[in-house]
Amino acid sequence: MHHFEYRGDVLYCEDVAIPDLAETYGTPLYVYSTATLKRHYRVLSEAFETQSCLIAYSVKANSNLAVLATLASMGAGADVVSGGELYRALKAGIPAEKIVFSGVGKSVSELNAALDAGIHQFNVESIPELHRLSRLAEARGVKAPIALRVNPHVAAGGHANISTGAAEHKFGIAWHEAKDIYKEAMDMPGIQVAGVDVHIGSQITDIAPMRTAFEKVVGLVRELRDMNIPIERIDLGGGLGIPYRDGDVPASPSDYAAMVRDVLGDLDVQVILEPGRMIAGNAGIFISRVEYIKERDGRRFAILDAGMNDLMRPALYQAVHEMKPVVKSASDWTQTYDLVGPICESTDRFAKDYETTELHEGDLVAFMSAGAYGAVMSNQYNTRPICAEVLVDGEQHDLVRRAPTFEEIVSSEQIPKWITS
Ligand SMILES: Cc1ncc(COP(=O)(O)O)c(C=O)c1O
Ligand SMILES: N[C@@H](CCCC[NH3+])C(=O)O
Repeated sequence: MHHFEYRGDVLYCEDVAIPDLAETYGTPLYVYSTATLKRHYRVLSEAFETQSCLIAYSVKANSNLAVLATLASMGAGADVVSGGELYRALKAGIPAEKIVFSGVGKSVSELNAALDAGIHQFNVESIPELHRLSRLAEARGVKAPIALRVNPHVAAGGHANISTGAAEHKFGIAWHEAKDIYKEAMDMPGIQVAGVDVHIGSQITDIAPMRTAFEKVVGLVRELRDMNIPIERIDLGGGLGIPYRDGDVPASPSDYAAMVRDVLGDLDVQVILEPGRMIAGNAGIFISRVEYIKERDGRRFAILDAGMNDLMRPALYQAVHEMKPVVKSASDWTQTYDLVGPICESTDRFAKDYETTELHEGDLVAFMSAGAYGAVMSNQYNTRPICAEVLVDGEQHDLVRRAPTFEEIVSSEQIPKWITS
């Protein structure tokens, strides 16, 4: 459920007409709905309300400060994967006690920053990382609460490139070594063993693989407790899929919560969730304007003012974001278009053979479900400024990230003296 609906022929975000936003802020443009963000957070927290649970929003999905502050106001924690994300989460008002730190490559300075902040949990992904963390925490005279991320040999996800739980993937420690590493961790200075962590992939629409992985983890937790290793938390990662097209029906948060309760049985643990896409995905759309319609060799291209640098998911994962005209056409006459951008790459294409009502130069189009892994993965290829982001709340709207000027883009570059002298 989201708050991007037509009123008459015009697409709105909550109480704001999208053409007004395009007029005010220009295109391409990301537009986020506060009500949708809050709703998604609320649905998930209500589904887990009978359980001791920390919802650590996965900052990587959409890390805009305004999005983080909105979720912070709802009580969300954060799952961060870099020093930069830790900085953002704290800056947006998410308390350190609700922050977990994931990722395979945490640097010394990132670990130190997280130790200094006093975060809730380090999700450790390797033995060398455990040793490094132990050393750094000991030097500070503190104990780092850790969960080991296990690789359960259960992979899932909407595309091979966003699946993480198989042996071939770089994530987590080996399943068969887990108990030994926990034993080792128990004796390490600077380490407080707190939990087990798992994350098998993203855009998972079927609960079955999650259940399989979770059952393995719960089995492991019981064995660890039998070994007097005090596991008090299970971090289930993120991964819940969302509907990208009308008719998609992914597993719901309540199905997911029921599965978790069922698998946990009488096991008393804090559950940590790291939802990203589920919170932000359908809370954002991406607006672009048609620059040209070009017909050539039997194909019809709608050339947009947005490119793969703004929304990379189609080029990276062949993802199709449903496209809606911002103002519905007066006629039902449809045409087939290749929806492409201005970038000099053949992968700069949002959709091929996409059937829609007739498009014309100047028309606005909206790509739906673009709130997660959209703006955060944008880049300035072809020296196209990273585009603006707007947050809507009822009738209010404001710029939450402005596009840089060309001058700002080049301001961190310099020409060495030997070239010009
Ligand atoms: C460790 C970890 N946690 C959480 C997430 C968020 O995943 P999603 O956006 O699918 O909920 C990811 C990304 O897949 C991840 O790698
Ligand atoms: N970037 C991916 C999701 C990756 C999740 C990272 N843990 C996507 O757009 O679908």
